[in-house]
Parts: sequence; structure tokens; C-alpha cells
Amino acid sequence: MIEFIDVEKQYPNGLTALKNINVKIEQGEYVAIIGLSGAGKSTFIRCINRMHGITEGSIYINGMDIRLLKGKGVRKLRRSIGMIFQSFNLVTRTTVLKNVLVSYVPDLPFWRKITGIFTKEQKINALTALDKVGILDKAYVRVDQLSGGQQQRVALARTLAQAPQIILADEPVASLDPVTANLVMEDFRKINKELNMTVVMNIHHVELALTYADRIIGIRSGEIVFDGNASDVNDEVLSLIYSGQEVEDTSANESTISEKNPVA
Ligand SMILES: Nc1ncnc2c1ncn2[C@@H]1O[C@H](COP(=O)(O)OP(=O)(O)OP(=O)(O)O)[C@@H](O)[C@H]1O
Repeated sequence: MIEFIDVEKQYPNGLTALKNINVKIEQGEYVAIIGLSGAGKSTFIRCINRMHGITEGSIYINGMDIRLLKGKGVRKLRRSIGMIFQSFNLVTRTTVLKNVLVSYVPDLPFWRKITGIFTKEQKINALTALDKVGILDKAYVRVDQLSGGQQQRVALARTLAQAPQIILADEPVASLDPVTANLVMEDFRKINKELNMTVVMNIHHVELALTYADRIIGIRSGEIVFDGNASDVNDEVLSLIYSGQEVEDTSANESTISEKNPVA
């Protein structure tokens, strides 16, 4: 379980990116974080794996106060949490399989790191991860010969090979065409349901969020203004998240939603 208690995050320049954050995410949930650009979505996600430190409050992961972790503890935490980025973060001049095997590098003894020798079990796990995201046939293909969607699947397989309990995804489909974006979102859902991995994803595309995630957290100006089932998100909720208007103000909601078109 991920638990935020009275969390505040202030950047060194004085900007408060998160405030009064109290939220619990159970193991196996699929949560989409939505909100305007600059609302604090990336900051929220990056606090979970200590890419960003918080300034007030606590974050517990499976009962462990991650604020108390030091060097080795932080590295261990990050290995137990997969992270997927919009830009895939792959080594494009080498094969798909090698990119997935990279997830084992921190666990290798020094002599293996420099020789690049992986165990049979690691190779099987890497191939199994590629199979899970449907690109086993691409294992020996160079990454730069793959489409964007296939590359994001390699990134997902690399994360899976790490066997994390939690996957954080920062705009994972933002650079993909609509059809491929749906396929990748489908992969996330499959992994979430079949392997009971928690998925916490930032996403600008509201329609995709509502289609694939079970729970939506709406952040506005660093605060959670909506937290509920995807099926409970309606135009009024979207207006609250995206325009800051109160739910009662229905007359203005319609025009604001169509103007900003957050559901497109
Ligand atoms: N390293 C930083 N130093 C100072 N301010 C930052 C830093 N990173 C982010 N911010 C600010 O914190 C606020 C929240 O940023 P964040 O990236 O979390 O928003 P976001 O909702 O993910 O936005 P986007 O959808 O555009 O990625 C913004 O005002 C941003 O300018």
C-alpha cells in the first residue's frame, strides 16, 4: 500500500507543488492522476520513489516510512518500484533483449556487470516479460528498428523483469498515436490485473484514463480535488479539476469543458 499523510512538497525555489495530500492506494489498484499542466502530477508520482523528497508529512510504502530511507535503502526502494517515462529511456542501438536485461544490472556482481553475462534464469525472465507485452518475436531486433508503441512495450517489459510491486508511469502514451496509445494502455491494464501490480499513471488524455484506470485522482494547484471511481467522473468533476469551478456552477461548466476540451 502507498499512503500519503499530510504531504507537502516545496521546491527549493519556494514553489509549493503539493499540499495537504492525504491518500491511500491499495496493492493492485490502477490509478490515473489527471489535472492541468503544472498541477503537480509528476511531482506526486516522483515522491513515491523518492526521485523527489517531500518537505512535510510522510509517505509510507507497505508500512515503511520512505522519508527515513538513506542511500542503500533508497536504491532498494527504487528497484521495487518500476518507472515508465514518456520518452521510453531505452538504449536504441542495441537489442530489445539487452534493454530488458539491463533491469538486472544493479543486482549483478561487478565481474558480471563488466562482462555483461546474465544467468539463464535472467534471460528466461526477460523473454517472459517480452512475451507478456506481446513482442517476444522482437527480442533480437535493435530498438531503433521498432515503432514508438513497440519501444514503450520494451520499456514496460524491462520494468516487468524487475518484478516490481508498483509501476509508476509518467505520461507513458503521450507520444503515441491514438491506436497505439490504446494498445499500450491495454498492456498496463493486463499487467495490473494479471500480476496484481499497482499502477499509478499521470495522463493528460482523460478519455484513456477513464477507459482503462479504475480510480481517478484529480489534482489542481497541488491539491487533490477529486478522488473516486473512474465511473463517477462526469463533466462537473472534470470542470472542478480542469477549471477550478465549483460543482454547483453547472451553467459555466459546459462552456468551459468544451472550450478546454479535456475529454478530447
Ligand atoms: N525542479 C523544480 N523546481 C521548481 N519548480 C518545479 C520543479 N519541478 C516542477 N516544478 C513546478 O512544480 C509545479 C508542478 O509541476 P509538475 O511537473 O509536478 O506538474 P504536472 O502536473 O506534472 O505538469 P505537466 O502535466 O505539464 O507535466 C509546476 O508549477 C512546476 O513548474
